[in-house]
Order: sequence, then structure tokens, then C-alpha cells
Amino acid sequence: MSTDKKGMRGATSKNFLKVEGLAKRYPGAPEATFDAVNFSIAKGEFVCLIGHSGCGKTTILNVLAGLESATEGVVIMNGREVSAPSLERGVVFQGHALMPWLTVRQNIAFAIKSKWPEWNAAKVQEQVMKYVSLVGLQPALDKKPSQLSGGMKQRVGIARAFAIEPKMLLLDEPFGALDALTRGTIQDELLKICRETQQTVFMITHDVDEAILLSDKVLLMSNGPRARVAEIVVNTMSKNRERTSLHHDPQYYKIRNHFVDYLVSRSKDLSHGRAPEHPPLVYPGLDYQSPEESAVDDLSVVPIHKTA
Ligand SMILES: Nc1ncnc2c1ncn2[C@@H]1O[C@H](COP(=O)(O)OP(=O)(O)OP(=O)(O)O)[C@@H](O)[C@H]1O
Repeated sequence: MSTDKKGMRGATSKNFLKVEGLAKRYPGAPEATFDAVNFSIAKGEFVCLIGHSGCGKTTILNVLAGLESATEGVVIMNGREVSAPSLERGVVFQGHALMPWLTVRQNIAFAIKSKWPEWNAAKVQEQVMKYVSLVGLQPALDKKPSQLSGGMKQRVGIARAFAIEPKMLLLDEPFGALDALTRGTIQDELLKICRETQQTVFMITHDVDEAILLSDKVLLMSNGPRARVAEIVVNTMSKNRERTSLHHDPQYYKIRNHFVDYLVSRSKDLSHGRAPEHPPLVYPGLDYQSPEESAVDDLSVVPIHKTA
């Protein structure tokens, strides 16, 4: 077993978050919304979840956050079962969920004090400033949410989530309500912070370009009922990719076409539990399996499935 730079043994690092046999059936529903959902996230990985409306993405994120319980299955983070909310996991929703009576500074400080109640005021302020400057919000520090634009509010939500230095960040369509320009700018900021902090991220998005820019892997869900993670697409583009040059890379179109084809044609044929329980790892347009991904037992996946 390999040991990485931080001295963490390979298998543990690869299975930082492990989701096994997750199912959710809401009372009164004839079938489970999703069942047999299996996937893993490695430490430092950015993983996106894509699927049609209603397949259960938010429910899965809520289960990972500990805000909702599953009907079946288990979520293990860092070797411990997730059963309740924890400051080890930072969550950002589409609606920013800021406290309207507090300023930007106070909203972020509140979260920091919850995580580290023993910190003195100077240390809390230092932490506030570190993350406020990462998202470029210094001029808005003492404003209340009602005085901010939608993009600024989402930035505060992101700064607050990062400021508690969570082991895992859970993002539910955080940029869904933003205009394209603002969305692009904040995506760049998120990419920069994630590269700097090596943050482990699970993010729901409907935007395939956002997923290609940000993610290391994309989990493609089949339609409900009995939706599953049907495929795990490995993002084979350069780690240093930039939003402005993404579309110059031929690999970009192969990955994008794969997503669109999946969403338009294939996902609906996999509803009612027709998707595999253990999703294949897919490398769109490429014809190889990288040695690093060969530990398929750790990832709960079956061997490579090639696509044109
Ligand atoms: N509390 C609840 N009680 C009953 N059914 C629910 C509840 N919450 C969600 N559902 C149902 O479960 C299904 C999945 O909902 P969920 O919000 O997780 O889907 P989603 O994939 O995130 O959808 P979207 O992309 O539209 O946000 C939907 O059919 C929804 O109506």
C-alpha cells in the first residue's frame, strides 16, 4: 500500500468519503427515489454530481451533511459514520442562508466561533480577513446581506464555509441563481481556493461546463425512481486548466459530448434501478486506464468502460 506526501496510507486517502448502498424512500412513495448508490471520494478530490431534476441529488448531499437520514446504506467520512451535522463538513446551498441581521464579518465570525470557541477576538478576525480576502469581499465587510448582490452573498457563503476549514465541503448548486459573468468569476475564485487549500469537495451542478472546469471526477446519476450513480467520469483534462482556454482543448469536447449524450439519451433508460450498482469508471475519448486508478476495489467500481 502506498503512502502519500502527508504520510496518509493510500487506501484511507482514496476512501476519504465512502458511500455504500445508499437508498432513500420517502413515506408514501411507491418506490425509492434512489437506491444502491455507491461511490468514494479521495482526500483533496473535487467531485461533481450531475443528474436530472428529482433524481435525489440534494437528498444525497443532505445525507452526506448529516442533515437527513437514508433509508438504507451508510456514509463513512474519514473512517467514521456520518449520522449528524458536524463542523467537519461545510455546506453551501443555492440560497445563501446568511443571517440577515449580521454583517458579512459577523456572519463569518459566528461560524468561526462555533468551530473554535476558545479563540480570542483577534484570532477570529484574522481568520475572517483571510477568507474574506480570498473571495475579494473586503469592501463589503461591514455590510448586511440585504445590501449585497446575489453574487456577493454567495461569496460570503463560500468564505464562511471555507473559514471553518472543514474536512469536506458540500456545495448544492451554489451558483445556480447567478448570471453567467458573476458565475464565471466565482468559479475562478473557487478553483483558486481549492487548488491552494487542497479542499475535498462534493458539488451538485446542472452545468456541464462548470463540472468540466472544476471537477476531478463527475458522478452521473440515472433518472429516478431508483436512481443510481450510473457512471463515474474521470476528468482527463490538465489539472491547470483555465476557464478561458478550456474550449481550445480537444479533450474538452469529448468529455462535454459524453455528458450531453448521457443526459439527453442514456440517463432515462437507466431509471427504475436499471443502472449498475457499482458504476464503471469512464474516460471519455481515451483508451487507457491510468495505474493510479487501478485500485478499483477501493473505489467500489468495476473495471474500465471505454467510450468513443
Ligand atoms: N421531504 C420530502 N418528502 C417527500 N418527498 C421528497 C422530500 N424531499 C424530496 N422529495 C422528493 O424526492 C425526490 C428527489 O428530490 P431532490 O430534491 O433530492 O432531487 P434533486 O435531484 O436534487 O432535484 P433538483 O435537481 O430539482 O434540485 C423528488 O421527487 C422530491 O419530490
